[in-house]
Amino acid sequence: PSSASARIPLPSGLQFEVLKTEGHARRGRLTLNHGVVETPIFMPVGTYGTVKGVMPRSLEEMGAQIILGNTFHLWLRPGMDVLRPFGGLHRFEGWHKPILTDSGGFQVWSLGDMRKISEEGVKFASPVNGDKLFLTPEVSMQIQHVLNSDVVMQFDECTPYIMGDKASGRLTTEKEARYSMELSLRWAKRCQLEFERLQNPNALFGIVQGGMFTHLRDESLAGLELLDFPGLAVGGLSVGEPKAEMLRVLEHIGPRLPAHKPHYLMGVGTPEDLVDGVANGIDMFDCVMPTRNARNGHLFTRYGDLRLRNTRYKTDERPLDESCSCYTCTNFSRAYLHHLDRCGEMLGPMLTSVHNLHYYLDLMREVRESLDAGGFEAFRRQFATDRARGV
Ligand SMILES: O=c1[nH]cnc2cc3nc(NCc4cccs4)[nH]c3cc12
Ligand SMILES: [Zn+2]
Repeated sequence: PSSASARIPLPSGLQFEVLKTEGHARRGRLTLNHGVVETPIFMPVGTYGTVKGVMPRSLEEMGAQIILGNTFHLWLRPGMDVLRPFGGLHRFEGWHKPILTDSGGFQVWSLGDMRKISEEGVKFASPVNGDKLFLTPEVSMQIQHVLNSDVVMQFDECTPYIMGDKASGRLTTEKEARYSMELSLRWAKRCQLEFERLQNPNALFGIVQGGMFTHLRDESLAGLELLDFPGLAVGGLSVGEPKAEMLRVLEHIGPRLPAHKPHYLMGVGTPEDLVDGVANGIDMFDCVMPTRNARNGHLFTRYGDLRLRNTRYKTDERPLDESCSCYTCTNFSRAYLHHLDRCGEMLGPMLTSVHNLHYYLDLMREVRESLDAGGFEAFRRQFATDRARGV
């Protein structure tokens, strides 16, 4: 019999219900071990057990429902011996709602030539202290078990868009993309066996690979469906490919994902990408953009982006975004934030991160409300018009 029929699935720590649909867009509710998440949702990235410069109380105040942690970084620092006594990441970082952890595969892949990939896993030297480390599907599951994350991501290989370095690089071939996709499928099976051996009570998500080749994406999805994960992610995007390529792959695979399971698009994206993702059946997003751009003075608003460092804001008494109800927009002016940025004051990135995260979370709240009212398409048009207006 196929391996799938021999398995007795454990009750996973996940329930998902689709409340409404409009085209491929879905309004859903995701119940995890640490709480309920209304979808579509944006997940703030908290790589080292902190969303940089933002207190958990502020995350709650702005409506964050689930945040990300990174297995690779937390394995290196502070390490499992520190996290284990806390029962995992929640109590350690003071966030008691759901947490999703990436598996570490992408982060190790980003190390470039410092890593050696084999069938078994990835060997690399710790960028922290030079230790020789070996990350495998089984070790990734063991780490995420200690972290006790509500959503565990399979250990995969993120198929690159460009092979070799950016400058002289060339496009990944179909053969290379196929090998990488099939390796991730073999690793998916190994993750599932280890996840079940550990009797992890949370939910394990598979990750669809296949590069820019839609037939490989279909084969990846078919292979993952045999393993019957409670949720699926789309990987291998937002890795330097042109926007049109990301959309082409997303428009192909998004609507083909199993309707009754949650769909997570990894590492995406701009506000426009999120709205396009929802229109193609995506329920969950994560991206470092709102927090990383905030620290660089690149702010998102309803009417377009704003670069705080520009001298035009030196005496501008208006808030970042007239229509924003966040702590930063309620209490401070563009002139004050420009001043903090110019002085390199630490309150600067703290306040701009609050605004950018609030903007992303509020955008997804408006998306949910438009889906509840059956007006997502109208919302999508108004959103595009507003964003083109200019601040
Ligand atoms: O296939 C993937 N597998 C597991 N994690 C990922 C994370 C990802 N994050 C991005 N893009 C966002 C970026 C963040 C920093 C550089 S690119 N793309 C991603 C793809 C994957
Ligand atoms: Zn604001």
